[in-house]
Amino acid sequence: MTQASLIDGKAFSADLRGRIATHVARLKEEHGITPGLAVVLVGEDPASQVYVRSKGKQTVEAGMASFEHKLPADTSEETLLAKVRELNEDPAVHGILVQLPLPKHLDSDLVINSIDVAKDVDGFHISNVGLLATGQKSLVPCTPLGCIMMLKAELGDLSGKEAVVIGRSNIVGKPMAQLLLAESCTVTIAHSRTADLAGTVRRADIVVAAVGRPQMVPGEWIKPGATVIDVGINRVPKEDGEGHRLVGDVDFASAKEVAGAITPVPGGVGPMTIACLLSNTLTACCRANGIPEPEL
Ligand SMILES: Nc1nc(=O)c2c([nH]1)NC[C@@H]1CN(c3ccc(C(=O)N[C@@H](CCC(=O)O)C(=O)O)cc3)C=[N+]21
Repeated sequence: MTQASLIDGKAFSADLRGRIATHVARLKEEHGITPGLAVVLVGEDPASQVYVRSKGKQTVEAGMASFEHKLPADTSEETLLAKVRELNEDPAVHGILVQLPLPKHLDSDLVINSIDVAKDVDGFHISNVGLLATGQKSLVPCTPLGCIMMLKAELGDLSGKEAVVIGRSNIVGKPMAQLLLAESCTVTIAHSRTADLAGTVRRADIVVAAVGRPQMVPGEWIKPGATVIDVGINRVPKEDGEGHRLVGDVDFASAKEVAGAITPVPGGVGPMTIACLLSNTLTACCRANGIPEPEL
């Protein structure tokens, strides 16, 4: 049997970051403006720290300004809201990201909704969610945006395709479904209570797996030739007991025997998420300054 082609998110994102860097350089030259991204991290989750560091590095590599704000795990809601307010008012900051999940004593909805809508580069603010759902200009969540870019590069026109999104989170599943719908796919959102998950996934021309359960989608659920986007990034112990490795929500080994194309983990959706964060920051900066936004 022929093997699925690999959708190389690492190469795709490097390319996108290159185009972003070109536009950032032009913004500086022609307008004297440097796009700025502020990341707020509360607490010391090691995985979050790694991720925030790589975001900061890639932000600087694209020619943008990176502002990192690390607050202790016991930060009060009042202090965090004051920090967001300060960033909302800072003209050097065009994008604000508050790393999730927040410690349990903080109301993440309240915090996210206190971010200036125009600086909400995660696209999680209720106003951006509503704008996306009604087809108006918004800032689109980075992970779903990256998935759509890869799908369009792989398949071209998506209209009329059967798309199944597994997972109904606010950060991936729901916005992913909105974007697929906007591309005129027939969209199903499946989740833990879906009666016949295997049968539902088997109908799909496009499968987006975003549940956070290691290798839960086996190849036998995949329709031959389907395009599989694996959003999961799960750390599992290595077979030999030494350290850990990253696996997706899809069982890659069996799925690649059936799918037409598939994203790997790592090197698939993850790098695209960060590139889209930079893209959203550039977009927010252009909008804030009345400069036409680049087609990326
Ligand atoms: N407000 C907010 N916005 C986010 O976008 C957000 C967040 N909070 N909280 C945490 C999650 C996680 N996330 C990742 C993005 C890229 C990789 C990534 O690039 N992963 C590499 C592997 C990295 C490794 O080796 O650990 C890959 O898939 O190839 C991972 C994880 C964004 N998140």
